[in-house]
Amino acid sequence: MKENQQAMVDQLKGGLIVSCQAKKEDPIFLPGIISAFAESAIWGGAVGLRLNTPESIREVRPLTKLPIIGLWKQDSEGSDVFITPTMEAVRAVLEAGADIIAVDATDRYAASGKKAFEIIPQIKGEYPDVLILADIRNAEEARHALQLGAHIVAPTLYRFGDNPKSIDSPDFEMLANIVRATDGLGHVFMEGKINTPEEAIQSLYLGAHAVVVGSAITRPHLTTLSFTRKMNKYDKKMPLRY
Ligand SMILES: CC(=O)N[C@H](C=O)[C@@H](O)[C@H](O)[C@H](O)COP(=O)(O)O
Repeated sequence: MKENQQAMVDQLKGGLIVSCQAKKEDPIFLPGIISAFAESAIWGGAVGLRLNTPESIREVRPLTKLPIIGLWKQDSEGSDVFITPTMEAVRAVLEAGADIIAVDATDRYAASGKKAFEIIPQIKGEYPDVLILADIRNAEEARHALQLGAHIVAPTLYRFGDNPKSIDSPDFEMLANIVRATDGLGHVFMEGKINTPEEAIQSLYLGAHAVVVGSAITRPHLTTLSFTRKMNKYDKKMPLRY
């Protein structure tokens, strides 16, 4: 890893990265909401931010020098790959001011007909100085992504694997397996359904370099649901993708 890349990764060590995203259908999808989330995260001591869409990145970039992990979710016909699935999306995210590019690096087909992980060497060819965060589903994909040249992996997509243990709580055994399988190859961030500070600490204990939290902080309807679901004796089922 280059010196400036290492410095940025070091800056994130042991810290909380807040994913500030809102879906169009969310009640809180209002003008300025992403900046408000970002400012709140900064006030609260986050070491970095994870932002979806070039628009959100452009909005938040002037507010902070903290590392921004950028992505662009795009649904495409005939493919389940949706996190920054094309080089056009990568370019737009980086031009908007992201420091780290997050991409789907799973062993699944993108709409282009190529495997999702094939985007890693393409990014390295065009942006040799940019840090690449590979969003993957399991230890095998994590190892492969780092071997291809990604710098960081996160099990962001663990819920989209075969028979996920849970779709609304983190898979710590998977995290431990990823840490073991990638020893010496790169860094592991924990991401996906971290709902409490204790779970964040547990992730660090298991070897995560940093922890990304989204829904528990920035999607109040889901935070509400986490209370009501338990208070209603788990009567409500949570949908897979939200
Ligand atoms: C799977 C997917 O689309 N993940 C997205 C990736 O950017 C976001 O919707 C999540 O909020 C983020 O990964 C943080 O995870 P959680 O919200 O579980 O703390």
